[in-house]
Amino acid sequence: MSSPKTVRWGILATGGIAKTFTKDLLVDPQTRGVTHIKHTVVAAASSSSQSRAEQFLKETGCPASAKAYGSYEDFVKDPDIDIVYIATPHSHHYQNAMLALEAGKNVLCEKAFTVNAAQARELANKAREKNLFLMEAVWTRYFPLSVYVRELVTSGRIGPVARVLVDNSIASDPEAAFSDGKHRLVNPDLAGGALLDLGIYSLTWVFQTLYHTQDEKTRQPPKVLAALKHYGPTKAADEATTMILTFPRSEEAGGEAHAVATTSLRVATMPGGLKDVPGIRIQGPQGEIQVFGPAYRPERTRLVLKDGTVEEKEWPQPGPGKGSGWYNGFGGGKNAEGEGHGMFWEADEAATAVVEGRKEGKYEGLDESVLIMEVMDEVRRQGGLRYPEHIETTKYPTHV
Ligand SMILES: NC(=O)C1=CN([C@@H]2O[C@H](COP(=O)(O)OP(=O)(O)OC[C@H]3O[C@@H](n4cnc5c(N)ncnc54)[C@H](OP(=O)(O)O)[C@@H]3O)[C@@H](O)[C@H]2O)C=CC1
Ligand SMILES: O=C1OC[C@@H](O)[C@H](O)[C@H]1O
Repeated sequence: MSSPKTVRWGILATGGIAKTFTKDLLVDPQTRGVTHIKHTVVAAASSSSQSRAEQFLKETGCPASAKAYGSYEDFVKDPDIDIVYIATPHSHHYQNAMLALEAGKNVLCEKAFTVNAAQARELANKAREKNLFLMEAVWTRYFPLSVYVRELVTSGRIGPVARVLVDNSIASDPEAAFSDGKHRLVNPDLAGGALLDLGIYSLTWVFQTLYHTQDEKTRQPPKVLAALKHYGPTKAADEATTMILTFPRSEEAGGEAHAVATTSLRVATMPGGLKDVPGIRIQGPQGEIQVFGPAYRPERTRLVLKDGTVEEKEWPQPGPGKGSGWYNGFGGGKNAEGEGHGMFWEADEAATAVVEGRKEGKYEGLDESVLIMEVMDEVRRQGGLRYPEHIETTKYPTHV
């Protein structure tokens, strides 16, 4: 057996998810049975100060040799970085990812990939032109639970998927939690709102069961009908969005399929933290797959078949032990004793691709990321939600 290849990461931004991701990245991959790669962090950058980057490296337990930068521009020039992880707000992904790609770096960029499809297309073109790896960091797609669900779908056990119902909603008491309107979840200057932050996961489940699993040559984009409620205090961000998607499919493949994808900052998928609510239901003529837990980090599945079969599975995240702290955009919590957060799966995929010379993620390629951005563009068009021009633009560089 050959020794594992070490992939050298640079972390761009030092906020909440950058910390969680970096801690997961530094968990020994062997704790999840991964032996062909290792991860290390060689640099981190903060747009506010070098000392903030230093603090970040210390807090997350990065090697003492990792370099701290007080500017993204200087950071992307670091020759020791193999791949950059971008963890800024949505509004900044386009500018930051373009900066890294222009500097010749491979990129893993947080969700939502960009503000709109035009920006996503430009990034995909740039990565292809420069022969670099680029992937949207939709971590959920890389969970073993998601792999299992997609395999169940393609196995045909529930028959051709006829309908998917997904909710990803967090009752966050928005006026209390984000009263000054500056938080990235409600701030239009940061492309805030439920759709781009949480609705992307509802769409992820719809796409990974009704689109990704279909024949690449014949699958077609869905038609979309949307209702979008603006968040009162800032007006220019959505508080709740509901989408009906119609996927055209040949009669042989099961005929037209429907999906309802919902998201809200005000009501909850799991009220009071109640765990026995399947926020995700994938339905076919022979039965359905139910998925429990938040749509972004589900923990349990149930397969229910027409013949009475019921198969339940738990999907705890492996390593690193001691209930490591995690963060979810609203504050955070603790993983169960012995669990990691689960962001290492997407990191493993990105690192593996870099080592193998692949340029896209295997469970969501760039065309699919662009298509999902197109769906969100259409939802925002129907709902009358447009962000400020300086963050919708494809002009690069632009000050954000
Ligand atoms: N996969 C997941 O589970 C999660 C993903 N996310 C995604 O990660 C991204 C970041 O979210 P999160 O970590 O919660 O955000 P935070 O606000 O906690 O952090 C964002 C960081 O971006 C940098 N930044 C650069 N410019 C700005 C700016 N103008 N305003 C604010 N921050 C700026 C800052 O770091 P610095 O000053 O050091 O450069 C800041 O700390 C979003 O795209 C979000 O959707 C968020 C939560 C969970
Ligand atoms: O990606 C995310 O997943 C967890 C949510 O709580 C967070 O707001 C979002 O950005």
